[in-house]
Amino acid sequence: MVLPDDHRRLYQAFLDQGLTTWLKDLPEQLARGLDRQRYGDLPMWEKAVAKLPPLPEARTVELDADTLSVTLDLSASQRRQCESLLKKLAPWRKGPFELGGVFIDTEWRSDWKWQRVAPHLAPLAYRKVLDVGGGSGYHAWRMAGAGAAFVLVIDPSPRFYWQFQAVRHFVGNADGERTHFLPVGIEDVPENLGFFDTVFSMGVLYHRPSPLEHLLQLKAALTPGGELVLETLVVEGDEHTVLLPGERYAAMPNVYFLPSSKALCHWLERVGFINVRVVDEAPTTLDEQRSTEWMTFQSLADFLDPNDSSRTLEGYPAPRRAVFIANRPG
Ligand SMILES: Nc1ncnc2c1ncn2[C@@H]1O[C@H](C[S@+](CC[C@H]([NH3+])C(=O)[O-])CC(=O)[O-])[C@@H](O)[C@H]1O
Repeated sequence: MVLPDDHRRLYQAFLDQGLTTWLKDLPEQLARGLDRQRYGDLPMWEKAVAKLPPLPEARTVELDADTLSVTLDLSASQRRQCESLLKKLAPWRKGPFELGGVFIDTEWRSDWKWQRVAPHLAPLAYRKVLDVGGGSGYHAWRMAGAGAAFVLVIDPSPRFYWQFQAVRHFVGNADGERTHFLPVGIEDVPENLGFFDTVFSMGVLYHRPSPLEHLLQLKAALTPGGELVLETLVVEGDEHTVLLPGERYAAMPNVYFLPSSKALCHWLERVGFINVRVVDEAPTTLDEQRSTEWMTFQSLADFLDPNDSSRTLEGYPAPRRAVFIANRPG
């Protein structure tokens, strides 16, 4: 069997990291995560990435910048070809990227989230990092740009897998070798892994029907003493305040628990984290999440009450997000 390059790199990275218990699950996890029967558009995404032109070795890669950029000498027709292939992977939600002169203006200014998170992190240099629900991989590249030794994104969306592979094609081997994407969910991480120095879970907790179980899974993936970085939707209130919305919250299905930041600190302590702290809390602005040429569907402005932007369409408090840092005891 001939393995595609992206799979081979993933296997090799797991071997190099000594992740041998997980390695044996990879063939089944990759087959399931990229199952053409389940995801009808998958062959189109795969083809779009395969058709990206081979790129010259000479390139300038800036991973540690708000717009993740790869500067290359491309002809105007190559640039147009890249733009139309990258558009086939739309909607692009997490970014921004500038790849070979093509600016991908994503729905989210993910750089703003990174600016809120980054100053509070234990330095990422030489760390092994897991980004749970990492979307297109934008934040993972920022983590690699901050010097992490090994960054693994897990996200069950095959579209985001192919967006990641498209960006990886531009980033190239020299800067790309430390960052990987496995198309699975947190529930597919082997139990009691105890491996990662830093685990990020950003924008995922409110999608989990059992939030304490999610926190326990994150803790189990961390090495003793490792750092959890948790970002999620919160509401205002005391340590007993939690909102469980109805079928939809800001038009999103599958939204479960929105605690106050005090309540979430309490949950983190109850499941055994230490050094729990809130490092940022702020409402999400209409400039941070909006429709663009690369995400043409409705966005936050359409999901708020047109007469009162402090409320969602359903009458709940408008999105407000907080960042938490905590440690697994050593
Ligand atoms: N079971 C699961 N396990 C892991 N990931 C999941 C699961 N279910 C859904 N996801 C993934 O979790 C991500 C949530 S977005 C956050 C992106 C980034 N982190 C950000 O902070 O901008 C939400 C937001 O827009 O904030 C999506 O990419 C899902 O595919």
